[in-house]
Amino acid sequence: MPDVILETRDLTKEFKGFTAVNQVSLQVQRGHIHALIGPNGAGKTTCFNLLTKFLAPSAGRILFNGTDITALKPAQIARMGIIRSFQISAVFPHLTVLENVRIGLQRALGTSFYFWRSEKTLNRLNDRAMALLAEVDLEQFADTITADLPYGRKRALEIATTLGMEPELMLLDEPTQGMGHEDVHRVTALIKKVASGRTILMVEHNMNVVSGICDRISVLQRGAVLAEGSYADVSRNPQVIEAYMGSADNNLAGAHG
Ligand SMILES: Nc1ncnc2c1ncn2[C@@H]1O[C@H](COP(=O)(O)OP(=O)(O)OP(=O)(O)O)[C@@H](O)[C@H]1O
Repeated sequence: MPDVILETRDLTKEFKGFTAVNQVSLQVQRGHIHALIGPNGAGKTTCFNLLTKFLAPSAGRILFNGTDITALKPAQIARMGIIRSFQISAVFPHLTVLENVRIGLQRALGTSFYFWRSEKTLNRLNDRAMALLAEVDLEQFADTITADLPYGRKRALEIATTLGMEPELMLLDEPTQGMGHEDVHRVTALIKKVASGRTILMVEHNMNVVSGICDRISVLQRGAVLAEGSYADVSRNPQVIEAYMGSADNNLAGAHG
């Protein structure tokens, strides 16, 4: 197995003449938690959407374990083990937490309705779903209606559903967005835990999260990679500091406190 699990070569996305992602070449190491950061409008979301195949690149290539996946569709890369964390809108709010994880598993297995309705299959799926809930510390919420879950716990459910698809590479889009301090702490610890034996690439604004758990960080600015390295390295880089100072999103400094 190569050490680099995901690589982009000169990845570029233009929107009607505007270059949102400009010749980005990334290398994500196997086993790492890798963050994509940058001030507002830097191109993080666009880059993420290219990697998850929600957008087609204007130029450049994407390789997963050395295989060119540039032309593949989201479902095809999911089968290869690249799983994007599902937004919570993808779950059924009126079903229980356990039922949602079970449905996620059933989808991943691709089993037919009649097959998974059999009691034996259902019990097996229930056992696996409970194990996944235990992994994200949601066991005590198994019978809770999903709509009633506290916000931070919904992200944990999202991660459990993602784990059910047995990701080799997990892609997380701002996993702590909109959370209070306590939830940020819990979800950060959870990401660290589930990263064991996997690789995680995430877009994240919260520098406390990035500095706490990420092995490597790529900083984007105006669509291009400005700097790359450990948090200690990039947070000291004068160009990175300047990029954040010149932006309304100057929370890079906040992480030092
Ligand atoms: N569909 C689109 N059509 C035209 N321009 C777009 C489109 N999507 C993004 N852009 C532009 O590309 C640039 C990068 O946007 P993107 O959302 O990728 O940045 P970001 O780093 O994720 O920002 P934020 O931190 O604010 O979410 C922005 O100037 C944005 O206006």
